[in-house]
Amino acid sequence: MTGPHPHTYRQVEVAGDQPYTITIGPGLLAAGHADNARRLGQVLRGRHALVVSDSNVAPLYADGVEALLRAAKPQLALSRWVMPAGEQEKTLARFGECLDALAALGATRDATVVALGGGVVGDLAGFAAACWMRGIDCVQLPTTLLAMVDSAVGGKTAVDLPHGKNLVGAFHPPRAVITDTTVLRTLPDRELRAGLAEVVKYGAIFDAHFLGWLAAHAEALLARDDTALAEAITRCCEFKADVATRDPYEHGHRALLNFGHTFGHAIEAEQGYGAGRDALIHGEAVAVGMVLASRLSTLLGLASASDGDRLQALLQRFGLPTTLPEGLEAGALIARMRLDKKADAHGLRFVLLDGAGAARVVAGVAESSVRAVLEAG
Ligand SMILES: NC(=O)c1ccc[n+]([C@@H]2O[C@H](COP(=O)([O-])OP(=O)(O)OC[C@H]3O[C@@H](n4cnc5c(N)ncnc54)[C@H](O)[C@@H]3O)[C@@H](O)[C@H]2O)c1
Ligand SMILES: O=C(O)C(=O)C[C@@H](O)[C@H](O)[C@H](O)COP(=O)(O)O
Ligand SMILES: [Zn+2]
Repeated sequence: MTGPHPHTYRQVEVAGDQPYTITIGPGLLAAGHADNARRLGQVLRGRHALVVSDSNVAPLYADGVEALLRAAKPQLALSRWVMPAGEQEKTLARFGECLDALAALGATRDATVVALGGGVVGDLAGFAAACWMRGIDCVQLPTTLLAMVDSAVGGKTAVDLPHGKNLVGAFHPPRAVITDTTVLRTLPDRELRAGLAEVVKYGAIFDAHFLGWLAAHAEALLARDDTALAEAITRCCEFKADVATRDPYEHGHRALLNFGHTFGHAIEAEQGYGAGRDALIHGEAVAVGMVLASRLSTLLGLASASDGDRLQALLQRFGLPTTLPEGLEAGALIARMRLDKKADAHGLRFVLLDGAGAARVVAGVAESSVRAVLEAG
């Protein structure tokens, strides 16, 4: 019973009031490994744990995770709550069911929610942990690339409303993030590409050099080369850890992580969160949103059109959509944007590009400019 070799995993620290560690490597959730059980056991405080997962992930990985939890703490009262997979399920109703599962378990204030899944599971389970008895621990075990590079880190938790994305939520940092890169082998291709959109986002807003690295490693990433994926995940966690440490509650700098999301969230809500056959998933909507935001940047005299062209080309190389889907109306999207969490009394605020690797928040953007960009495509 040995764990992965110590040099095969990496760690990223998130500092601040509630510090935690992100551990990244192959095989970290493999059952029967004493080190894996010990690592999980170290972050469980109480006697109760609820594993929250979805209908695709639970059959693949929940037994293994529960075996590790039992090995770590034989007396643990453990139960599992499995939600149907998909963005359409990130609702207040499912959130209520998750709280019912905590009640049925008899979870006390030192209990732990173990979120095993993608961003939908992580956001909903994290929000349940934030609210149960006003806050219990949540350990994030991300299983999509998107969750590994973004949603499992930083403590934003939420559910959607029909009115808009993530409108009900809380900031609640995880107690730990354990990222087993081996689970990416079962991730559908479309989901891998969606995760790459958020990876590109970090380069677009923070680091032109990283954009170059992504272009150079595009084939390797799409082929799921372990080394390239581990490098990309670690780099993205470093970017996010830095921002979340400095601005955990999004009073300023953290808003840059919302690049592409004002457009993207409006698209997702308008399409009913995946209800339609051609609906975009989150990473895809963000890819389209980033291109539209780069066009808006150019219209407002910031980044050059060629910066936007290069960003679009990189996203296309990753097989991502970069133009507005058919059938969406500019006025309806703009109405959605008025409920964006960055909007304020002065109107819409957008994350815009100054150029490759440099972004800023721009307040009071005229709706006529947004309309012009939407109508151009
Ligand atoms: N909290 C944050 O900071 C943050 C950041 C980015 C995105 N998000 C949120 O994350 C959500 C999107 O997350 P996502 O892209 O992970 O989607 P998701 O959670 O819906 O997962 C995508 C699909 O892949 C399946 N799946 C997950 N892991 C798998 C695996 N290893 N093998 C096989 N199938 C697997 C899931 O069952 C699902 O069908 C959105 O709701 C978005 O708003 C939150
Ligand atoms: O962590 C953040 O901050 C982000 O904005 C990351 C985004 O990728 C993520 O989709 C987030 O959930 C969006 O936040 P919201 O505040 O616009 O709901
Ligand atoms: Zn996102």
